[in-house]
Amino acid sequence: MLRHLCRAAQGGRQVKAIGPKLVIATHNAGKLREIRELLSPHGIECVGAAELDLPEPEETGNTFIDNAELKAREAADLSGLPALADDSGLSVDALHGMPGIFSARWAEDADGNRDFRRAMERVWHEVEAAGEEAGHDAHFVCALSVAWPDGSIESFEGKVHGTLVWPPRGERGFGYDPMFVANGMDQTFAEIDPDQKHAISHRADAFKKLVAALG
Ligand SMILES: O=P(O)(O)OP(=O)(O)OP(=O)(O)OC[C@H]1O[C@@H](n2cnc3c(O)ncnc32)[C@H](O)[C@@H]1O
Ligand SMILES: [Mg+2]
Repeated sequence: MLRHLCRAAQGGRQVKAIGPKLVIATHNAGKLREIRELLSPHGIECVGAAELDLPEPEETGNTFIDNAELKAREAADLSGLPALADDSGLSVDALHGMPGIFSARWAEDADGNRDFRRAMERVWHEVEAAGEEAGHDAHFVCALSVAWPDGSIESFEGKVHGTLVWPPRGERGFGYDPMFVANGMDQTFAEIDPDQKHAISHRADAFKKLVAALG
């Protein structure tokens, strides 16, 4: 049970509980919903960054883990509570891993408003421009970081591989879900039941590693 989750007491390291209250350091409602669903079997009280009026830090890192750590660190420092952050994105083989850590930024206009239909059109347009031989393979990546107020931090990364499809299909999920079909499935992440996404997603994969290490 994550409620009693303790960091491994190795070599005299202090044993530290994650709960009972955990700040979810995201301003993305879709992510927050998925993280709550993934944590619900563990009986942790989750409080969203927006509920605490925490600011959205600038994502200056060069990797998913760098950005997850800076978001978790800032939320733990400001709230005085353990904080979990998620940095994630879509990595497209034909685009040499882009949009990657820029997945949210590809959806933003000059005023910072997000439009994922436009971002998906850009991805598909660039995939087509890369030529048929470049293929349509892609994967989602999710880095999860838990930061404690005393300065310690743990990070985990998960992935799910699949194929991009066009046109986008489905109303569920968020972000790039309508154009992503996981390997072994026929429907996009926006068409399948949320429980099916939670069984195989990059976020679920990262959570499995987090629970294995800390649970
Ligand atoms: O930084 P926070 O506040 O957590 O929220 P964000 O939306 O800005 O999140 P990121 O910086 O991690 O950007 C990742 C983007 O990648 C996309 N993404 C991540 N996970 C996804 C998923 O499960 N399905 C579809 N798109 C996803 C989605 O569009 C996100 O906005
Ligand atoms: Mg972000």
